[in-house]
Amino acid sequence: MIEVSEALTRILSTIAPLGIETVSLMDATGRICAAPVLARLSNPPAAVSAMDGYAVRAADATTGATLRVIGEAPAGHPSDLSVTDGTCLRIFTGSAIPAGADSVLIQENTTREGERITVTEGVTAGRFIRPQGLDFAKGQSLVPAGRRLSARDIGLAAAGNCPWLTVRRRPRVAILSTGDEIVLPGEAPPPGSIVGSAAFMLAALLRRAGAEPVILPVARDTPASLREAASGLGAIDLLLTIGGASVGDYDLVKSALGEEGLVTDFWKIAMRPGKPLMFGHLGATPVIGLPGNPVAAFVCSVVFVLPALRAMTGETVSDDGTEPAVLGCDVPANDHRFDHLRATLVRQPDGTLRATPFARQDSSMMAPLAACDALVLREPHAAAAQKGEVCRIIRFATFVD
Ligand SMILES: Nc1nc2c(c(=O)[nH]1)N[C@H]1C(S)=C(S)[C@@H](COP(=O)(O)OP(=O)(O)OC[C@H]3O[C@@H](n4cnc5c(N)ncnc54)[C@H](O)[C@@H]3O)O[C@H]1N2
Ligand code: MOO
Repeated sequence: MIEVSEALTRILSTIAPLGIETVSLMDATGRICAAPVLARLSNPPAAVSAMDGYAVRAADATTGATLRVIGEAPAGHPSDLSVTDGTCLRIFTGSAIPAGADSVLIQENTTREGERITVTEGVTAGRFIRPQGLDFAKGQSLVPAGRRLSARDIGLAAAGNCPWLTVRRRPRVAILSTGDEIVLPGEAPPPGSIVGSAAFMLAALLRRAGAEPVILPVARDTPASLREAASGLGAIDLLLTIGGASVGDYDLVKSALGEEGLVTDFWKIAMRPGKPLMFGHLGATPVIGLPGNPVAAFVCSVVFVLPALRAMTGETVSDDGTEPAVLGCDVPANDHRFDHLRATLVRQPDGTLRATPFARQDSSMMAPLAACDALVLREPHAAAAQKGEVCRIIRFATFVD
């Protein structure tokens, strides 16, 4: 049995980045940027007004002064006229600043009679002008390679006049549920059967992570059925199997796939849930054999599959995805398996998060998995910890990007 950290290192050490492709801005959300997005123009391309009012020379536009309006320049219609002593040009938010002007006098600080305005409150030089390149300069790197493209990144690329973005190909992940007892959601379950929930949960998780999941037909607990599933895989980047990973007489995934050429790198890790995790290769394709208990399959996917996808897409992340919290109840000493306790989170008045693990942590239980907000991480051989002590968590969050 190997440690979780070693298992992750061994998985990641075998994974190479996928190829690149070009997508339009409309298709870029959530994709991983594969080359820096370089601004094709400066923003703003030329100096513009930040307000509705008059383009003036600050030295002229003192309180009580009167200026002649020589014309107007709505946004999108720059004027050829120059502002000279004693004159001004009517402009609007987004209008190009005309030659000669050095500031914008907002219309609220004027009174107007015909083609003349009187300044009711003077202006300082540069006021309300957005200089050329205020936001970014032509050629500047707007989005670095490795970044998951957020709505804001896509807006920035659009502002930089970049309609096409170079991104990493989406990882294609085949998901193979195994087991004679498995039926599909919606089927009439015969006696002894169980609904195969894990594949749908993992497909959703993977899709959110930017992969292209493919749910394969369920394989039966026979070598022939498992071998048939493994032999017709097509072009995929990762195979996930669910179930049949443990030591029972019908846990045949490793041996049956072995007949198809699976080379096992490791089997069994010091982790709860997730002990029977298996990793190997079928030809060049990495295979992660997930335990059948659906909570174990999910937790192993968070801990191993998501990092593997990041290695394929080159996605960079700023930290390890864990954060501190305080325990909402006592927890007992841990054994040799790295534990991942499903827990609810409450924000306390002092700003810290209080994580309270569910009393029952059975890895078959989908309801607490869906209800939990975080996994409380318990290192192998961690001592008993009391309510109020600091712990580390992986938080399941809804992000706004
Ligand atoms: N003697 C031992 N027995 C078990 C051990 C052990 O070390 N010694 N390990 C236990 C642990 S830990 C786990 S986890 C399970 C995992 O076993 P398998 O990977 O072989 O999984 P199965 O036996 O096929 O299924 C386990 C459980 O999960 C249900 N299942 C299977 N597939 C799905 C699915 N797609 N969706 C929802 N539920 C699924 C299946 O019906 C079983 O109830 O082994 C322990 N046993
Ligand atoms: O992975 Mo098993 O669920 O550790 O119980």
